[in-house]
Amino acid sequence: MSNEQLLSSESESSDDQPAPVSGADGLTDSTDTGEQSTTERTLLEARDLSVYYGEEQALDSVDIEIPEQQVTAVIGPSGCGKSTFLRSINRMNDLVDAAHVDGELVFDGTNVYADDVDPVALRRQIGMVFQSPNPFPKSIRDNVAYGLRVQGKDDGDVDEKVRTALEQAALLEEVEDQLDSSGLDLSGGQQQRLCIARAIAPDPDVILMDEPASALDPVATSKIEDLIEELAEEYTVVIVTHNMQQAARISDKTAVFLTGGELVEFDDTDKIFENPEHDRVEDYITGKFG
Ligand SMILES: Nc1ncnc2c1ncn2[C@@H]1O[C@H](COP(=O)(O)OP(=O)(O)OP(=O)(O)O)[C@@H](O)[C@H]1O
Repeated sequence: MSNEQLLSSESESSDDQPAPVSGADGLTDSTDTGEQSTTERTLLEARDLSVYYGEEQALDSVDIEIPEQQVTAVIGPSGCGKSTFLRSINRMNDLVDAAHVDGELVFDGTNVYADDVDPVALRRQIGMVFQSPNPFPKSIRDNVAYGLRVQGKDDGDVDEKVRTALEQAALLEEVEDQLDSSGLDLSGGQQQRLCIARAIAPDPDVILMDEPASALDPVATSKIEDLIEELAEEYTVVIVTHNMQQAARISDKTAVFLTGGELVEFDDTDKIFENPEHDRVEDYITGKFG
């Protein structure tokens, strides 16, 4: 990935370039805090990030450093700003007229809210999977190929890229013989894995997931959870979940938001669930609040 990719949505004549990879060279200058170790590099950083819908403040001066190639869970009671935070990472809030953002969201050295950043290009680097599976009314193959097409990467080996994405999404084995059937004919869990395949086909750096398993049964949920852990070997995953057991099971880091869009605590998941610093977080984790 390069800064230039964020600045232009049209300059995708990148056939001669390797696929975007995390940890891109040349982007570390502005994020070089001197504290990033070789094992844990910050890929996303919110600096004093506030989001408003009209007069209402949904996120309150959030500071957070999200490490690369790990699963970061975002938890907290309903209405505390979890989805708003997630959507602020790839500027999905731009699509809400009343939304207004203060502060910075730095992605690999670039403030995504800088005037010259193209949100469409940004969303190619930071993909998203939503709560309800939302495949297009197209074939399985075309669903996955869609992301490649939009990015101008639908060259000769689309089929191979489609198969690779389906394999990464742990779906290939189940659909190998029906790639031309409608994505809508799959089960809910399969549809969600299809949406994950669609999100990873263009090879983003980050995958944002907004309660990706909340509409699924326990078996399908378990498959998605296994998949998320595997995806973190290659991608940086940020997942909003209402399910604290799920956060505890699959995430490396956990961010706890509480009422008013305040990020109260962010730490290793084990620490958050076993020995949180803040009483309010403990109350929330133990069910006394929220
Ligand atoms: N499009 C919008 N327009 C106006 N207000 C909004 C919009 N989206 C969210 N809000 C408000 O912003 C606050 C935070 O909402 P958000 O959806 O981010 O919370 P959440 O923690 O994800 O909630 P939930 O767990 O219920 O999904 C809430 O008060 C909500 O009503």
